[in-house]
Amino acid sequence: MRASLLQVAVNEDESVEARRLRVAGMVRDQAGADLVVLPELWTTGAFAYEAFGTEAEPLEGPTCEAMAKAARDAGVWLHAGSIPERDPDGPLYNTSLVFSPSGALAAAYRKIHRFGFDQGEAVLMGAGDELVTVRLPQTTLGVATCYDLRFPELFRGLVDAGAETFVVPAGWPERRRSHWTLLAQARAVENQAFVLACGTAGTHAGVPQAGHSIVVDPWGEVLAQAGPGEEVLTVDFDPATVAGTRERFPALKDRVLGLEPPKRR
Ligand SMILES: NC(=O)CCC(=O)C(=O)O
Repeated sequence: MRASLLQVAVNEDESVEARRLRVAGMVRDQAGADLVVLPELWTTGAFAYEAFGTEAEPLEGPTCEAMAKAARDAGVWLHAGSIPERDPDGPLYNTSLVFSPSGALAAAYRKIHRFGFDQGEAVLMGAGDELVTVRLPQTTLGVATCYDLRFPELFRGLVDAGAETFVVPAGWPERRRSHWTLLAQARAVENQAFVLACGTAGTHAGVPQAGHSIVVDPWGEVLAQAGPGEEVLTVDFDPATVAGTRERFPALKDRVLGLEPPKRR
């Protein structure tokens, strides 16, 4: 299976419209890949809080339309990263979109863990409450977004739902780059799954982005990692490795669920 992670540069000197057009072209250039992955909130930038409201769009909006067409033109599965979604009956959401090679919207995932503590995304957007998996011919994807990477229980939930390959679009800052690599490897090892984590490059809202998108195998080995700038990271991997690893080293079968809290003495 061939995956291409498009580590898009998000800088303020490019308009959202221009970037949308440019990224659609980048997706089209990936014809021949099985899966193409984009980062989190690449239209606005994950830290451009003031743009969330102005650029938010419904699931039938201009980004979805452009990405559906790009997926169809390239004939690829496209995890189109996330957009600020405007729900007509609710708050904004940080919503990831997956398109099939025919351009149909196969899945939408509203980010569950919002970043920012008491500011930014955490106050401007609503929280999703549903895990999402997507069945591809080669593997089952489990989707998560950026800050979700810090919450192992979400990934266990995805494993229980059948996920073998995690796809994690992100807008991860350079300041915490070491956490990014470490967490991607940790989620792969503990769940014996592939991790495809695609971040942004560039600087927006004064926050330099980490880049360094990464693909990790179920043994925790880094199969490929990007540098800091805009880059297409292409990797060939065998999804059957997941079943093989889980069979040969069956740690997931030794899980003990429902542990009691410590008793007070
Ligand atoms: N966009 C995000 O979710 C940023 C997450 C982050 O910076 C971190 O977890 O650290």
